[in-house]
Amino acid sequence: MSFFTKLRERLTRSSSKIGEGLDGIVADSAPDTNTAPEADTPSSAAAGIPAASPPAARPSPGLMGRILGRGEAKADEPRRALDDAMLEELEDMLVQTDLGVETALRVTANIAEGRMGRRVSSTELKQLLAAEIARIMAPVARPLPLYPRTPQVVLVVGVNGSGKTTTIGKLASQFKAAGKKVVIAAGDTFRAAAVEQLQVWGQRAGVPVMVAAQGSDPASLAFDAMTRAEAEGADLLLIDTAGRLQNRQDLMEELAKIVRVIRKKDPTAPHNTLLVLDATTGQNALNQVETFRRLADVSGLVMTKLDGTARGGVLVALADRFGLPIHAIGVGEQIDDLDAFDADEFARALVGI
Ligand SMILES: Nc1nc2c(ncn2[C@@H]2O[C@H](COP(=O)(O)OP(=O)(O)OP(=O)(O)O)[C@@H](O)[C@H]2O)c(=O)[nH]1
Repeated sequence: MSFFTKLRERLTRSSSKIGEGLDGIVADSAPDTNTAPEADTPSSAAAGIPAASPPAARPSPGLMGRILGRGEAKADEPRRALDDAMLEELEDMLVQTDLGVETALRVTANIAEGRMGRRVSSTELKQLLAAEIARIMAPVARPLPLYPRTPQVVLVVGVNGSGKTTTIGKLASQFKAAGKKVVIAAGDTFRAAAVEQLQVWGQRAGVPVMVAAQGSDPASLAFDAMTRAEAEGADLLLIDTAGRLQNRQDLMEELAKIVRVIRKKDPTAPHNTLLVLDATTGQNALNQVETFRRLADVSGLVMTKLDGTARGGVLVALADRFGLPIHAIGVGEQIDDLDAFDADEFARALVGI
């Protein structure tokens, strides 16, 4: 099964909330159902495609073409004239689906631009929304960069339970399968369960997992792991870290010490600091980014658990607010349930087209 198919199937809690929301908005005041769309269809305008072709013509191929080519509006679909009341409903619905107020306002304004008074169907609204979401997310859709310098040190941060361990396990497996030599350091030395779980992932992937005695200094483990990664000629060193936000000062010092120590070996390390976020936390993910940016030099995001939630829209808010690269998304607990983030696919899956 392709990752897009999986994504579409597993994002249904988010996409049905948005889809039903849009259907409801159009149905709210759609007295006549058989009005044909006006010449400049919203979908073509959304993509910046000139409305040269008649509404029934197939959209041009390519990124936007693929978005707009799906779920084409049927002639007999209910329609509603785009007015202030409708835009307000749209904005409320987007806020409820976790896009956040600022992003919801911007998206709604862009959808409205040049279209006030036009009669639009739910399908057209979905197409417009998907195009807007893809536009916001395209600049941040960047896979984890790989550098020629090895070992590339990837520090993985995030609150407990966000999916750090699982993400490290999945990344390690996937990089190993791609021919990279990987070492994992179980840097959350206080949590025996996290260490054990990493060991299980390491065994599964055939990747060594460096562990230390419970409660010992994570920085010292990171140093040892760096030494081993260098000695073994590893391409990647993935370092798990603690996620105790209850005591931010301690955590900040712990992370800073890990960084200080690995820089003794390589002044350019860590090369990436990945923040892992749990989609089910919704708007709280925005606060977590703010907090972890203060604690560590976050260079990119991974969002997990998009499968179990109707709050997937938060990823759009994150992209819009912070502009940090989104390297990967997780839609389940298996190795292949994590993949690079693709803006176009995500936008279509989120809106359900
Ligand atoms: N459904 C789903 N579950 C996930 C996903 N990613 C992780 N999980 C589950 O979320 C739970 C927490 O994940 P961990 O990887 O242990 O999270 P952590 O951040 O390392 O947390 P601690 O081990 O508590 O520090 C586990 O049961 C994972 O199997 C995902 O994309 N989808």
